[in-house]
Amino acid sequence: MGEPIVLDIESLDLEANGIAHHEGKVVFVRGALPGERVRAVLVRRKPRFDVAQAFEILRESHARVTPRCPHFGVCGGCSMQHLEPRAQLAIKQRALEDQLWHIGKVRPQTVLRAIAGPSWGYRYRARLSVRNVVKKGGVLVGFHEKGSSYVADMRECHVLPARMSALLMPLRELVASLSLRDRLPQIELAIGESAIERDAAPGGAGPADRGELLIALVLRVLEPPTEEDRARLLAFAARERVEFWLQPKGPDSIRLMCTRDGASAASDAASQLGYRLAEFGVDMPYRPTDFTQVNHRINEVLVSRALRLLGPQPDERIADLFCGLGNFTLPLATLARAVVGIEGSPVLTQRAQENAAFNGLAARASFRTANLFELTPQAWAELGRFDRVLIDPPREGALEAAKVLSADPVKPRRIVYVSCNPATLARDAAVLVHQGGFALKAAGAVNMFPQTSHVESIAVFEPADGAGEDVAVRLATG
Ligand SMILES: C[S@@+](CC[C@H](N)C(=O)[O-])C[C@H]1O[C@@H](n2cnc3c(N)ncnc32)[C@H](O)[C@@H]1O
Ligand code: SF4
Repeated sequence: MGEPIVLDIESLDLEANGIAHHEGKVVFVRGALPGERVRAVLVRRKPRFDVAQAFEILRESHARVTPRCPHFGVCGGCSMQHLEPRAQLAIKQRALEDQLWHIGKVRPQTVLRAIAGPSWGYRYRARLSVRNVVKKGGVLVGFHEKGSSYVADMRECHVLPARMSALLMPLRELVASLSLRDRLPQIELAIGESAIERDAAPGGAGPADRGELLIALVLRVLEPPTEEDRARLLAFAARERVEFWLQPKGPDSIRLMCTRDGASAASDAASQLGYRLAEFGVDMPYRPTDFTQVNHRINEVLVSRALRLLGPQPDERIADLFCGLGNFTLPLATLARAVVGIEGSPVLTQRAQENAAFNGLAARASFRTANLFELTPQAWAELGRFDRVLIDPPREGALEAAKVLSADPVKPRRIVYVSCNPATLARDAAVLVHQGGFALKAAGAVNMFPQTSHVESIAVFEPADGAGEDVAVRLATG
């Protein structure tokens, strides 16, 4: 559409589009990075902004790198591979600070050092779509293409662990060989950092084969596999050392079909899927459709950082809101007198309880199932007094919790808020600061999802009139 225009790129949005101005109007420029001068064509005109596609780079950014994945640009899984990882993190950090200011009118007193980890092979959980596309030569297993419902012809994936990436093509062949192939719309991956032996002592030396990644594949099956399908699945499981689970209905209907030795499983307890939080000596068995943080390595750092920022003391009582399967609750229980984890999903509350018992922490960690989007001051008061509160909500944030904490005359000494959406963090921070009398002591980005536009972050609040600001400051500069 239209004549080529030359644009100077000023900044980047979170979808990794360059931002420029042309004839007084904002232009989002696909394929361009800040500091670059590009030749582009306008591809869409809107009243308030235009969208352009860069086709020639006249001056290149020093942060531009060659994308590692051949599917970059087509596959919707990543948007930032052409940008050097440190620059990605800087953009996420700036996005966090911008949102805190523009939405919440708050600024952190200290900006925490960003938490970064491996840029590749980090994604331990993913949902892949399956389509039998005759035109494309058969079965595709992959993420959706960018902005479309088509499945990408994904032959390798560098954000998945290398072993899983190498399994993509064999998996396609396997699915193509099943009579089920047109009634198997999705495969969910859950990859365990270490296999957990349920009889082994938690936090001990661990299973003999610790270190081998355990890949669990959940097949969403619209009808049961035939005997022949089962035989193929078992043979694949034994050869590739993966667990197969079948999911006939919703996520809670999953059942372990076979172990990584290719043996039919009598019960889910035969699964060894789990992850370990070594600093706290905590092992976390889980089922593949349970919520777990996607990036296990960053999760270990995140848990350590969050707990250090929260600073629980041995005589204190702590609340862990949106606790999931106890990812923060159980490490907290190794440090504090009592921890109460609150979570909306009864399946996860039960898992958290089982995991507390498995780790010998049931006396200090208890769990409740509650819808925290409807938290009331009365329900909060009934839980008793908490010295410190950790909050780790889904993308929707924790508005009601922020309101209840703000209205409570007895304030916790510190709140640590882990967020996967800076917009809702900023909204809730505004409540805590402007209504609740808390100060935003510190905030920083966490690169939980390198190469993608997701921003994970962590923020620390304390009563504005309270003492004890040292923890955040020390960590930020340490
Ligand atoms: C970002 S996850 C964090 C889980 C856990 N803290 C962890 O690190 O694994 C958010 C959690 O909030 C739970 N959740 C979602 N909506 C909820 C609600 N309305 N009330 C309570 N919990 C909810 C989800 O089930 C999920 O476990
Ligand atoms: S999600 Fe995987 S396949 Fe898709 S672009 Fe990223 S690395 Fe490539």
